Amino acid sequence: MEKDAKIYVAGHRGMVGSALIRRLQKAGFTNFVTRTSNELDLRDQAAVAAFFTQEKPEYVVLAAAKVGGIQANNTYRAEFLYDNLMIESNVIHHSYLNGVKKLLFLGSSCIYPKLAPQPLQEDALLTGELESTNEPYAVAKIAGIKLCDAYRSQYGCNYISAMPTNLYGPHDNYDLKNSHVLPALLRKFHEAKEAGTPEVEVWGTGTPRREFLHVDDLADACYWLLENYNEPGLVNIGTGTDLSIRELAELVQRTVGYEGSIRFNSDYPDGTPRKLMDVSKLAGHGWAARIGLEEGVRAVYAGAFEQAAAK
Ligand SMILES: NC(=O)C1=CN([C@@H]2O[C@H](COP(=O)(O)OP(=O)(O)OC[C@H]3O[C@@H](n4cnc5c(N)ncnc54)[C@H](OP(=O)(O)O)[C@@H]3O)[C@@H](O)[C@H]2O)C=CC1
Ligand SMILES: C[C@H]1O[C@H](OP(=O)(O)OP(=O)(O)OC[C@H]2O[C@@H](n3cnc4c(=O)[nH]c(N)nc43)[C@H](O)[C@@H]2O)[C@@H](O)[C@@H](O)C1=O
Repeated sequence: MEKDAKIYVAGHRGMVGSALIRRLQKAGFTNFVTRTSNELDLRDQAAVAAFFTQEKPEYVVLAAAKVGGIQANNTYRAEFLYDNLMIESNVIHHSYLNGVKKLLFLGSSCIYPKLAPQPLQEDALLTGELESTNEPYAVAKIAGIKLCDAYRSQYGCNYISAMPTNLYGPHDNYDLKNSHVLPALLRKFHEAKEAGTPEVEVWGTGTPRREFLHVDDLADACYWLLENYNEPGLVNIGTGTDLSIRELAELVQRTVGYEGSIRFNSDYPDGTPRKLMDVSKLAGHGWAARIGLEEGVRAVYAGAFEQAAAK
């Protein structure tokens, strides 16, 4: 990409979009187009059409989406399907109509079947039943991948799809009901320590396994893809290692310095038993994650809670 290329980062205030902007700025890019969801609702086809005609971005990163943890996905099922289908359809179609040179679509590891062989290889897509708690979101994300591939094969558009594993980092969502597990646990353990509460409730059985990637590593991989990767289909982005939710809770407990106990509440769903990414495709190109989980969680905790408390 030319250093003065006009790049539209959809979702620039989110955890992923903001990390992408930081990474692109570090590489010397300056010409960004951004809109908040209040300024441009990407579900609105007429508004998206007007925006693309006016701004004519050369590159598009689609990091705007309705996003949330297991409970949000399971509760707001219609919104996760409708919003994401509309956002993807509008942004991808109007990128095509306006001659965007390259588009990067962000999916998620939840597109793979619930019981797919581990680690999850890219060709496991559409080989089995999805996990029910996030089926609407997964169906929308699969549609996004297929849109990119269909616009490539019919119109020759260079649209690529990246599938990140579970992410964490600056600008994460800390809402206790709607967030993902890692920010939720950081907040729960932090508040329990501050209040002297004797135990912290962790959802589910603690046995599901998850892989966590720092969003700065994700942004680095996305930048590499934008510069170097022009293939149909999908590319996994992860660390290639996972841990159980129990082990994650213990890691957060240590990081926060909480001395009470952990209680698992199996009234909450576990979701997918395991979703470890096979990262050999990107590794084959020499890309690997750099930020270890302990180190990443320590940095995020310091940024989100300790510094906030010191203010
Ligand atoms: N977080 C994770 O663990 C993972 C995320 N991903 C993917 O990465 C991408 C980004 O996720 P993440 O950064 O975590 O999510 P965030 O919730 O942090 O950010 C999402 C962004 O999308 C924008 N947005 C949502 N709805 C609309 C809309 N109707 N119109 C315009 N903009 C909208 C929001 O804009 P505004 O702030 O202006 O309201 C927000 O900035 C998503 O595609 C997600 O599926 C994939 C795997 C894991
Ligand atoms: C990124 C990915 O994120 C979602 O999938 P998920 O990985 O299941 O999401 P999660 O982070 O919310 O939970 C991971 C595990 O952790 C357990 N868990 C314990 N205690 C808390 C807790 O306090 N909050 C949450 N949210 N989970 C908890 C929880 O029960 C589950 O077993 C998809 O819907 C989809 O959106 C997607 O793509």
